[in-house]
Amino acid sequence: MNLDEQRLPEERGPMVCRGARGAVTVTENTDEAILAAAREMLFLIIRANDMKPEDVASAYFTTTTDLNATYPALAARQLGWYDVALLCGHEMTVPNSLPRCIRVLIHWNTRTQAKDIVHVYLRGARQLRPDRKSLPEIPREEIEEVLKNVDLAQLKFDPQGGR
Ligand SMILES: C=C(O[C@@H]1C=C(C(=O)O)C=C[C@H]1O)C(=O)O
Repeated sequence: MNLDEQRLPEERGPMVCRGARGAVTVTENTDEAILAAAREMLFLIIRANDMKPEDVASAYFTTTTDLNATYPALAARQLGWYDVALLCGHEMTVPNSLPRCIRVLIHWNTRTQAKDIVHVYLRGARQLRPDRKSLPEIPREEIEEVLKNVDLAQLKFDPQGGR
């Protein structure tokens, strides 16, 4: 139950579309590294905000231009977002900006107020938004339990098609 669900129905705000952000860094440009980091970032956003897939309208991922081994959007499908509109692109190349960074902007239909949305900045990306680096405690085992059920067959981008 998230913060909003603890409120009485009459105290809850209207359902509107809001943005939830995430960012994470990786140490190497490989599909395994990109997908593992993107899954962890998405899982924490989902868990911290109690986000249901049916309430997610779309998600836009960027990577810095030094990451191109695979599409981070694959990680969202690995977590079950089959019907969510997804898109990937490269982040703008600001001189001296943080390298090897994956970002996401999720468009989420919610009654949660903007100030209560948990944005997730992990690893090296914590330095991007020092004001947002505190996360609710999520047991490591819980993350591992979910990620262990991820279908590894979907780990690779298949240029011939498929999911
Ligand atoms: C600071 C970040 O990096 C960049 C700057 C942003 C900003 O100033 O709000 C947002 C996204 C990125 O283009 C971030 O990802 O939050």
